Amino acid sequence: MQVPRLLTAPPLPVAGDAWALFLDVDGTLLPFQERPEQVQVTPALKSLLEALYQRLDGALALVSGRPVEELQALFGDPAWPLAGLHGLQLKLPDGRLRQTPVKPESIRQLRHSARRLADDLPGVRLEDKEIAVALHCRAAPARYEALLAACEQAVQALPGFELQPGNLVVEIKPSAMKKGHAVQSLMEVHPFLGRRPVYLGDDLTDEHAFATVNLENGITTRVGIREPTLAQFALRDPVDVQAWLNRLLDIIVQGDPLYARHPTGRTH
Ligand SMILES: O=P(O)(O)OC[C@H]1O[C@H](O[C@H]2O[C@H](CO)[C@@H](O)[C@H](O)[C@H]2O)[C@H](O)[C@@H](O)[C@@H]1O
Repeated sequence: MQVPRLLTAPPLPVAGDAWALFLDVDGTLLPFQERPEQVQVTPALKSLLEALYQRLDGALALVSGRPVEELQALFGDPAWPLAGLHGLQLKLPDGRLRQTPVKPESIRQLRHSARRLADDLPGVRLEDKEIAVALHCRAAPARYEALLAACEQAVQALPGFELQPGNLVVEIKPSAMKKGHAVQSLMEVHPFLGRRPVYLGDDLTDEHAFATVNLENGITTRVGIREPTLAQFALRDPVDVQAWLNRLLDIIVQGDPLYARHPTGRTH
């Protein structure tokens, strides 16, 4: 049995630090809900992220398994860069959208295969994400092992695709991109370039980003208790994440008297 390591909360920046913040969405910023469409972004979270985005000079990005379009709808069409579908889609700081191309025939095969998997396993729900699929079993958690085995079998007949297991979900996605690649791409451009990457995430898909960020002398934080992990620090849940982000904002603001004039109206 894996013995959980005692990881402490991530540090906060000190004077002179220039951070770039990368945030996973489900399980990190937002608590899990029974169904993907039930999650909500509170006005407090939205304005906290907006204030951090401003104070970090734009070096804040969401890195999610959800499609970019869905992230835009959830967070109210933010200006922040967004990595969707585990990095297969990337909305860059200048607003351009980069998407990994997938042949229509491959997508047709993927959908056909995923539909059959969902039909064969009662309690499993299919989420169609156009070039990737997620097979959810939150309503029937006991089905997880059977679902994983069936997906492992199915993906063998889907060249160019790979499995991405997650929290009561198994996804099948083009193997071309992972979250760490998206982080790397953003770190190469302004305003991320030259900053220290700081990444918060909860799931297996975030481990790839943890590896990338660790190599860049960054700070990695696992949300929850999943083990093993490459993360250096931990926070308990999205409530703790939001509290930590608020402290981070306070620290950044205290070092910058101009913040008193910031449109969010907060004064420090
Ligand atoms: O990378 P993330 O932002 O963490 O996205 C991962 C997947 O999150 C969503 O599924 C998860 O959250 C749902 C809502 O709480 C929950 O019902 C489901 O059981 C979780 O697996 C989303 O639906 C997927 O498309 C994302 O890939």
